[in-house]
Amino acid sequence: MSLEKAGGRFCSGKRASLPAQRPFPVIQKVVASMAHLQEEKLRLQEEVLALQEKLAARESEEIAVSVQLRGQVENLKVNLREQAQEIGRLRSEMGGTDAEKHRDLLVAENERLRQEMKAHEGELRELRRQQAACQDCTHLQENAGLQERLCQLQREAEEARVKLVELELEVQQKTNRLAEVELRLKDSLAERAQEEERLSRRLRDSQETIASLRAQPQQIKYIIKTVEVESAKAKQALCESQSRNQYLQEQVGMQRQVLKEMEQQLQSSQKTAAQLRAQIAMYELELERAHGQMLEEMQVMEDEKNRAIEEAFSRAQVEMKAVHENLAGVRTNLLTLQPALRTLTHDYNSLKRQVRDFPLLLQETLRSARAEIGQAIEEVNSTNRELLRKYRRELQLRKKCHNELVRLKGNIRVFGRVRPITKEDGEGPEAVSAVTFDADDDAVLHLLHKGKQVSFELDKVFPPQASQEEVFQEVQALVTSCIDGYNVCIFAYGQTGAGKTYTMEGTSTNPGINQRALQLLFSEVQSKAADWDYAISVSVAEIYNEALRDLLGKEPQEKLEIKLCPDGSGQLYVPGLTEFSVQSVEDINKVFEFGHVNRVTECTNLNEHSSRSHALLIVTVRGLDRSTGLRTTGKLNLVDLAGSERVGRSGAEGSRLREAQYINRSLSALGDVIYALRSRQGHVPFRNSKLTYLLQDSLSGDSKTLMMVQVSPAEKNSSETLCSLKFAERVRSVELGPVSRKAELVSWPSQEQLEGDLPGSSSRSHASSSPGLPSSRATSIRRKLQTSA
Ligand SMILES: Nc1ncnc2c1ncn2[C@@H]1O[C@H](COP(=O)(O)OP(=O)(O)OP(=O)(O)O)[C@@H](O)[C@H]1O
Repeated sequence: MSLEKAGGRFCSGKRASLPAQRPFPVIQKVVASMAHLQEEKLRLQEEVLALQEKLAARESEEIAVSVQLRGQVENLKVNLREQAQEIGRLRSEMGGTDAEKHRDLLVAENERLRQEMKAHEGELRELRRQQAACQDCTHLQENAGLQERLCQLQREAEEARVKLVELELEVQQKTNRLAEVELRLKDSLAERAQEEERLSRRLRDSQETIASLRAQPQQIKYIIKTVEVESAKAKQALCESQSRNQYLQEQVGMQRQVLKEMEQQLQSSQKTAAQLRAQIAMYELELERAHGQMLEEMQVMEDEKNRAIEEAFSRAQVEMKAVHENLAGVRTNLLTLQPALRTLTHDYNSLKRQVRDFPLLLQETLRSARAEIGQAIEEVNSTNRELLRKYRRELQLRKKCHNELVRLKGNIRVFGRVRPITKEDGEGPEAVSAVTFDADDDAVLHLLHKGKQVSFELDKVFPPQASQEEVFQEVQALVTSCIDGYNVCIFAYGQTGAGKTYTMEGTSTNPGINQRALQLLFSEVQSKAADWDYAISVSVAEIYNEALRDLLGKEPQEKLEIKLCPDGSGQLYVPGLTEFSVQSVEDINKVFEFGHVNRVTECTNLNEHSSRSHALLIVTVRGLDRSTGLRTTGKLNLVDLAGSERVGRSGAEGSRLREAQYINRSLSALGDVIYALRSRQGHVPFRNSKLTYLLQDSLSGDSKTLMMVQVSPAEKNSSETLCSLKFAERVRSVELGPVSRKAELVSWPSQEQLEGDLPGSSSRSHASSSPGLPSSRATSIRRKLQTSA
């Protein structure tokens, strides 16, 4: 570091004063680093040597020890042999027990020596082991490290040496050039000195000539004076003298000129010489200064070198000391590590054992955790089940309360039924279901209409998978109340093709509410047969194009009128409406078949068998309690309304269009009635249509009424579904007030009276009074019915 600094300083000094000698500081630096590297290398070599020596010394020491030990062993062997000989000798000399004692002693001595020998051999082994162990010791590693470093340093030194040679070559070239320049300078100096010498000589000559010439003119003048007085000869001489004088004067002038020039030359030469002298002096001074500086730097470098050597030496000593200390530390560490190693081994073994046992433990823990989780899940499940049970019970209770409330308020109950997607709905996105249900509440239904979900709450919602049986279970209580003398009305409402006929009539294999209601009534009547006498009669009518027609009558095309009962009860009745008394399921089937033949259905774009009329099945249950004489009359109106349809969509034309218009008009009249009832208006426009007029009893508080709103789930029908559901919600909010039971106590009747009063034989029964049917098939059915009645 200090060397570099010194070099730097030296370099900058040179730059200022001696531009021609610029490479010197670099060389100095390289030389210095080379020297430093050499020193380092030497130091390392010395260290390696010292270590090798140490190792050799140790080896020789060990060899010496082993030799010594071997010598000792040899000595002991010799001793042993001597002892054995001594024993032999003593044996031969003494004999007897003493000899034996001595022999024992010698044997013991022998044994001791043998043990000693063993101990020495053990020591020898230990030393050898240590020696072998030392092969891995830090010294050797250090030695290898140092060797490596030495190689690296040697490589670096080699590179530096090559660089130095190149630099020396360069220096040599530059020195040669300098020497040449100096030589040339010396030559030019010598030339100048000679020139100077020559010029000064000439000057001197010229001065002398001038002096001699100066001395001459007086003599010439004198000669002129003398010639004036002489003759022509003299005159010629004079002329000659004068021309000579002239010549001499010219010569003098020339000489003077030359002299002047020479004086000038001399002056300039003197000046140049002075300059050169000054320059030489300056160069000498510079050289001297550089020499001095060089000497100083050399001195500094010498000092640096010495200091570096000292430092390296002390460092090596310190390092050596540290190495020794490290060695000692390692030894002590080794000693202290042994117990730690033992405990570590112990720990490792125990850990190994634990690891070996871990999978078993884990499996065990997992098993127990799984069992615990299972138990917890079971507990949660049972709690959930319990909660669900409670929730359902609460729901039932709520429903019961609600039903009771509805009953008390006389609300129209509204059930919703969603039919499944059928092939008429088509395929693709249009046939996607737009209706979803609430898993926890069977009274809620969601409709996706134009991307928005609209929710509706009804009294009960049947999903597409609900069977006819399930639907009927929900309405059967209402049906049986008819036996107790209540008027009941169940009507199916909804868009065309939404499943109204399916719900009300069903199919032959899967009958709907109509047939199931009659079956139930029969079984109920039979179960009460011990105390009650019942008579069940049915009428089937339809409202087609605003005309009421008797589907069981002999003239089904005949228009019937709805009239007020002349008894002043305010009840409505249809004069001339055929009423068949039925006593078995077969009778019902016949009645339905007969009614079906006369019903108007058509094929529309929306439904293959669309009902073009509102169909009514009127079941009247008359009962007589034989013990009390209580007479009850219950009427069950089962109405399958014609489907509302958009004329444009159904593709109706001509008579179909007229039908559709009538249907829509009567349905809108139903809407008006519902609106008036809801808003408790004084006047309810029942008479605006045949349908509302016929349903007046059922919609004006004297009946338990249930509306089954039928819903098509197809997305393309969502607008109609929305309208139907909105209408259903409005209907649901209509309160008709509590329903009264149609029961009256009559005087104790005789058996004949009873039989005569029973509906089957009543005069109201039109079956026997209806001769003739429009078609031959109808006639045969009618005949069968009359026979059974
Ligand atoms: N719950 C259901 N399960 C199976 N099929 C059904 C269901 N509801 C309706 N359908 C079927 O849908 C089709 C249309 O039903 P349905 O004739 O009862 O409709 P609608 O409302 O009476 O029509 P319209 O008013 O035009 O008479 C029929 O083929 C019927 O079998």
